[in-house]
Amino acid sequence: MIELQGLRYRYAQGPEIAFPDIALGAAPGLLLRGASGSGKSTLLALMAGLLSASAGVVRMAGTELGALSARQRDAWRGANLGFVPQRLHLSAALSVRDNLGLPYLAAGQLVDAARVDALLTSLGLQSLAERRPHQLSLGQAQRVALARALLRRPRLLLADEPTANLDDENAAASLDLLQQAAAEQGAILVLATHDGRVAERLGARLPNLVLPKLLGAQP
Ligand SMILES: Nc1ncnc2c1ncn2[C@@H]1O[C@H](COP(=O)(O)OP(=O)(O)OP(=O)(O)O)[C@@H](O)[C@H]1O
Repeated sequence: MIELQGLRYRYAQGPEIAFPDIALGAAPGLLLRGASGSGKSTLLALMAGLLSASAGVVRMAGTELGALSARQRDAWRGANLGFVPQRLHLSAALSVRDNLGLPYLAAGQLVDAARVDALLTSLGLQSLAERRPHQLSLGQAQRVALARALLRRPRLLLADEPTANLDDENAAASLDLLQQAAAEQGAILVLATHDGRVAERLGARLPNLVLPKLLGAQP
């Protein structure tokens, strides 16, 4: 389902990062670990087809991303990927409900109001639907970002540091929710983190890929 082979990425004004090879078959997902600056966000962006590798292969759910044109990669992403970014990027001017309508509008589709409502309910957000993002706690805002990622029933759910800035209780709830949502939707979960609490909670349930420290990188 997820395969990395000889994968490298070079930043124009930065380091070249070489990633370990992996080949995961039917695993429910992957826990991507490593120190700050080791390349976790870069690897997530490569797995999402947001960056192009300088060498090697990324194969996600059967598709080799390097073989796709930029336009095909955009289409692949829209059809297969849900992304919960480190910075949530909710629109401050819109209610929670309207934020969840945006991905449909961006794709030139009618908003699937029933799907939006179902996700609001399953993530415990129904009573917050008319609020604006600044009226939410961080944990609630993360749930909105998770709902947005799940809207189009992705086969792959990628999350970047989903427990950053959350206290222990909210971090545990957020991880359980991600795992449960991925399982319910039949999505592969890839979670990048340097938070020891995540390794403690999910380390035994998902295969771990630990990225080595970059040679020459500043601590
Ligand atoms: N746009 C960029 N230009 C140059 N170098 C970059 C750029 N983005 C990241 N880097 C460098 O690439 C390396 C990997 O960064 P990345 O953000 O992938 O690490 P990370 O493991 O996700 O870190 P963190 O846990 O702190 O988010 C770091 O050394 C970083 O300084």
